[in-house]
Amino acid sequence: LPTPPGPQGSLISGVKNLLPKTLPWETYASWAEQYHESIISFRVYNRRIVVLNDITSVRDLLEKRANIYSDRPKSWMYHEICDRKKSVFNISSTDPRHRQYRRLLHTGLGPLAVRDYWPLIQSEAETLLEGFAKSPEKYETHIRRNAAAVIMKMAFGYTVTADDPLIQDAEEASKISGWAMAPGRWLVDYIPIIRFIPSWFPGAGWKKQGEEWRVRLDKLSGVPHAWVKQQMASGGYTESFTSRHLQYPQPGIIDAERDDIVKWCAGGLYAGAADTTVSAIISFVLLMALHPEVQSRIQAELDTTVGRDMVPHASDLEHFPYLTAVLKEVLRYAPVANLALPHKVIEEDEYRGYRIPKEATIMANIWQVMAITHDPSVYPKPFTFSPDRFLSPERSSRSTSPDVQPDPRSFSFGFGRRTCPGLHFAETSMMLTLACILSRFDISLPPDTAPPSIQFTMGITRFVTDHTS
Ligand code: HEM
Repeated sequence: LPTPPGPQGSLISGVKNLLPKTLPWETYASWAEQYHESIISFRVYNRRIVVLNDITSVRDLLEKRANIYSDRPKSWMYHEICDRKKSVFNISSTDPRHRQYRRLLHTGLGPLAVRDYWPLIQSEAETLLEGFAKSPEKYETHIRRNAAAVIMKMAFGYTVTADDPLIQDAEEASKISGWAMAPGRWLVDYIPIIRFIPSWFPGAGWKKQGEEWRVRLDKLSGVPHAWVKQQMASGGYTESFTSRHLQYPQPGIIDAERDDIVKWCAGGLYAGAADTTVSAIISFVLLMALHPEVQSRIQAELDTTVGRDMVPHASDLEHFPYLTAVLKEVLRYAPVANLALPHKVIEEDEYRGYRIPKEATIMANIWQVMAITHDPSVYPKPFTFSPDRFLSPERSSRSTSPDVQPDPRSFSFGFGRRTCPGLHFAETSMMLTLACILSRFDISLPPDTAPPSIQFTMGITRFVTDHTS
């Protein structure tokens, strides 16, 4: 069987030189249009990459055949030379640790466990409101601080300060990881045999760089874990994901394997949570400035349910159907991760008459017009921001959409055995934060400002930007 259609490129490097540096999802969607097929594929050196541009193929492969489609593509530079193959994001689905990580993350971040974190989310939301009151123009800084504070408290019981050293470490680690995983940057990712070249060999500067990054990343990821253990040993510590799981099965006894598993899982939380929730909350703030009518409806819902001048509580969240619809629409309209994260298939497979080769990288194009969240056949008027599309007619007499449209949370958070384990935590913390913000503030454009046009930044996590600022 043929592989799915797509550009051929050159004999050796395939389409490497055709790969866009910006907006790759747009290029993938335009290739889908050009080849009249929503599943396309191309080659970069020896790697086959398959892009799924429609919701059915994403569900059929990444969800229904998750047993073979949940691995991660290998980055030799990052996984081997920097030694990050055990991180939650990178661990192979065939490694027994993957299951152990998922189980631990599910226990520690599932709907029941999230209730334990309500007070900390609540108290950080109130700190955010104080920040907004003092310096509303720095709203973005306050939102970033809030996300970092919530996750560091949740993962490690650690309270962040201004210019916090642990946050600086985490940011440095995420920058290094971005460089080391940059697609197409390292030849070793395509010709893995060169990984055996010694770092002193002329021209092997990349290897020396990778080895330096390995030492640095190892140090950076060990700091918060060591801090929790030190606090636990001293007796005065704040309960956290790490402390809870280190106590299992018996307080005080920490077996080395368990210790390592907890370290990697907690280490993944900052990476998973910090930028993603910030992206969604910033999108929300800008969209509220552009849609005052939506904002007033949320405030009316808060007033009716919680009462005027009262700060909402996590237990109120289930009574906010309109705010829930708004959050769904924010995730659809401004998806946090346009291409989610790449998966890898571990066996050769066949789909719609095509051969999907073993080890192919599989990407879900979550965003583009041809694709999921902006597909007009799935979401009528996809470029209109309209939370009503998620309200059933009986819930809202003002609903204009004939049917409730698919919940974007089913693809915003990824797929199969790699689905975001932080989904429940993210939802609770975002909902509560948004409710608290609108219970105290009106969001508007500065007076006499023309509405900005909406643009998005690049990268794995996207941010909506107001480019007039
Ligand atoms: C708006 C908020 C968030 C969004 C949109 C989001 C989205 C995603 C996506 C798309 C993936 C990749 C899934 C895949 O490969 O199929 C992912 C993975 C992950 N997320 Fe989230 N996430 C969010 C918040 C969080 C939070 C709050 C946490 C932690 C508390 C978290 C922890 C993780 C982890 C650990 C993974 C790696 C899972 C794995 O590779 O097995 N995320 N997330």
